[in-house]
Amino acid sequence: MLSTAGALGVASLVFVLARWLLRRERGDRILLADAGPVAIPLSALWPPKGRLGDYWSHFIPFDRAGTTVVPCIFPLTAQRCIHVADAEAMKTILNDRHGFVKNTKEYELLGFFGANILCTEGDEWVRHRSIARKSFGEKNNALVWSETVRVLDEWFMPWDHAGSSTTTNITDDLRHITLFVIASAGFSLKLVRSKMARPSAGFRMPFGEALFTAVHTVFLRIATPRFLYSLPIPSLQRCDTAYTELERYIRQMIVEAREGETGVSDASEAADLFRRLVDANQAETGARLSDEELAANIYVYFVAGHETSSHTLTFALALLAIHPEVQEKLYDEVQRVWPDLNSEQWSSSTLNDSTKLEYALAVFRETLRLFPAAIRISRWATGDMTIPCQNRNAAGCWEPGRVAVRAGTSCILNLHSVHMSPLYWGDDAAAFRPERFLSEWPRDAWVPFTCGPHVCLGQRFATLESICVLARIVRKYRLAPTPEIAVLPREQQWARLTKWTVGITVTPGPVQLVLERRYK
Ligand code: HEM
Repeated sequence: MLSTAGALGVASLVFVLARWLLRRERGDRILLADAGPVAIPLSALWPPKGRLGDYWSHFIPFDRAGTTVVPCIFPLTAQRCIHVADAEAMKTILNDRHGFVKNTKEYELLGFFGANILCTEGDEWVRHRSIARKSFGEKNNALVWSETVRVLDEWFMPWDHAGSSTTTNITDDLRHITLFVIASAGFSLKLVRSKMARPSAGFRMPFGEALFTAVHTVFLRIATPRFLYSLPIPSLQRCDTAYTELERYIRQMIVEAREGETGVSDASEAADLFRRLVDANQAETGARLSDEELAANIYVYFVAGHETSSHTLTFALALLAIHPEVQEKLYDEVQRVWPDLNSEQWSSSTLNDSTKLEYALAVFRETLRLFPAAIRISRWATGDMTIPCQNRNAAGCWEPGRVAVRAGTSCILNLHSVHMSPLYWGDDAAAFRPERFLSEWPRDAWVPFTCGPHVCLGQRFATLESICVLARIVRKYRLAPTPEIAVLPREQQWARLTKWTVGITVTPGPVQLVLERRYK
């Protein structure tokens, strides 16, 4: 007798086969046009060992398939899709806003507070983007730099008094540091380490705590049905309070800013993302954002702007600890920029210093190449078209081709696979070598912020914040793995310190590092 699971399995197999055959009947299949149909070995779609997700985030399946665009069918839905690990194809797709649209369903988890720039498409997205982009600009960049300097100085303080070396969980440190920076450069809110003040009058949780809890319980929030929040389960009640209070805080701030109650007391307030967003919305003559939409965008700035930077920096510091020769090179650079830690130049560093930190920028870019916050994103093809690809010919050489994409195909853009491709980055694509960014490098094959009309609005924000953090930490401390990891070969240190899982973004595990003070 067939079990229920077996019967369901057979039924879905029949369903998938039927849809597949029907599509073949209609000639509705994906062909690699110039090269003629390329026979892709089915075995290339599955990893010889290990997890399917890990396998598709590298270039290996594309190499085994002999093409940079691999057509697939999702097994359960029989949905047509293509896996893309081709820089030119990605550029084509990401630049064609009407031909390839975002699947907004994938961003629903960021839509708790309403429609926002990340979870909309079409005209609605244009409205969000045109107002949101005005909040990012040089004034805000200067604020990002000065606030990162301030937050780091406060964060270092206990370490400075803790003896010549400290062992710390940098994953956790960076979560706080980046949250404090976005709170400050985003809202002119000066959060401090020691549990950030009491709740404001009429609120049940301080703003900082509500924000921190909401950002870090986002999956719990999605996974838990609403009725469970009425049960006496402390973790759920805390998550519920955080979301409710955060929304109330943001709404109140918008109302106050609109009514001019808070006033703009200093230049930094005028430059923060929130004030610039509200002002841009007020000034807009066309369709404005509602209060709900403003609040939803603010929430996105927090989530998009906090997790991504904090995780990237954790990987960067771990990589520097594993590669002391890279760290020393970075130290040489920052020592030249800030020779004296007692000088005004160090304590009041300005955005101008960022232009002198070329190697720090290369370290940041190389980290994002190896650990992009989003390993893949997707788009839907709205019509039939062709896109570029590369295919391996009978002589084993890669040559340009084109692939036909039918309307309704889901295009999975494997950002990480492009970053790991030897076609662009050479045979040492898997190695940490920031020097590759110091001379000519394949710009189209570096897409951690994507490109085209949906390109990340916070790219400059994140870049400035990150090089400031890297440079200033390395100026003061020598980073090293903890003794039990330091004795392992480099590959094992790498495996232990850069382990990741996929959350909202690529998420590192808890990384402990030893920080040895470089100054007396
Ligand atoms: C290392 C840091 C960051 C990385 C790797 C990153 C990556 C990305 C990526 C890949 C997208 C495109 C998503 C898609 O099209 O599906 C995106 C969009 C976006 N990011 Fe970032 N991001 C970072 C930091 C930030 C920061 C600091 C902010 C704001 C303060 C921010 C705000 C946004 C916004 C508003 C969008 C939506 C753009 C649109 O759809 O028009 N990001 N980011």
